[in-house]
Amino acid sequence: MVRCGGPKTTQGGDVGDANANVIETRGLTRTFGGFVAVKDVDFAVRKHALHALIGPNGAGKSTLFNLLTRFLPATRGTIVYRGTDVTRTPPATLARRGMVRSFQISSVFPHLTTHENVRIALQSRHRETFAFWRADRSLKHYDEEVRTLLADVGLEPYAQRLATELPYGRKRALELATTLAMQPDVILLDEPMAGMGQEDIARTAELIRRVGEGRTILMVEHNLSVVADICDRITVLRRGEIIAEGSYAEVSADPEVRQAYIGSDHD
Ligand SMILES: Nc1ncnc2c1ncn2[C@@H]1O[C@H](COP(=O)(O)OP(=O)(O)OP(=O)(O)O)[C@@H](O)[C@H]1O
Repeated sequence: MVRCGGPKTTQGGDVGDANANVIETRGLTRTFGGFVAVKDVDFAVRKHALHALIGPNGAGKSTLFNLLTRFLPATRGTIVYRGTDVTRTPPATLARRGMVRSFQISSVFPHLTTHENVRIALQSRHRETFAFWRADRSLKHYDEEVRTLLADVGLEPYAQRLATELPYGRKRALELATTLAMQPDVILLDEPMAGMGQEDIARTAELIRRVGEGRTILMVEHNLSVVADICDRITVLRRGEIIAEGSYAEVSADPEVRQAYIGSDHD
């Protein structure tokens, strides 16, 4: 296995350090019955990285992602976020601490406008109840922040459109806006390019690159040309284990990685 320029261990380290690891795992393992989907993974995501998790089908990417976002309990091992053990912390608590999982389109309210969806995300951050019936004027103080967030993701022209009417790529931009409303330091993206055509892919890749400035992003992504374009660190999984880490150039030159992809349906 190659590990190129790997992040230094900073368990408990301070994220003020540019090289600090925001997320670290130790011996992270998940079994399903007798099957080991993620096996003894020691993994780190460096502050302000745009980090991709790749690997052939069935490598364990989604399982590792679900463990990190606490959607799935670990069988063994630990997950540390900003120096604190979060192995058993609920996803909502993690989100309030700045680690937010995005691109769950189901979390968008389809029959509300783009603007209303972002406003509700802001209300949620402020722990207000979703008072749809509240007088318009009491919700107006969110307007400026909503407009800023919509501008950040290029959705200003769609502000008054119902979410359900948005083209697919724009729905994902809306999801990203509702994520940004949580003021995340770390954004976790599950296959952000899935189901998109070329034009949406190019725009979404640029959007992710832009929102990643000053933030940390970890994404599972099948589209290797997007990964090559925007990610500065790549971890390759195979059969639940890390087989390589480094820049795209480094991991794509690794014989074990090339071997892992042979016979898979990836390009
Ligand atoms: N809930 C489950 N029950 C049983 N086996 C599971 C479960 N979830 C995942 N697995 C198995 O764990 C292995 C890893 O699956 P996972 O979905 O994490 O891989 P992946 O790398 O995300 O694959 P893909 O790229 O195809 O989405 C696979 O063999 C899968 O069949």
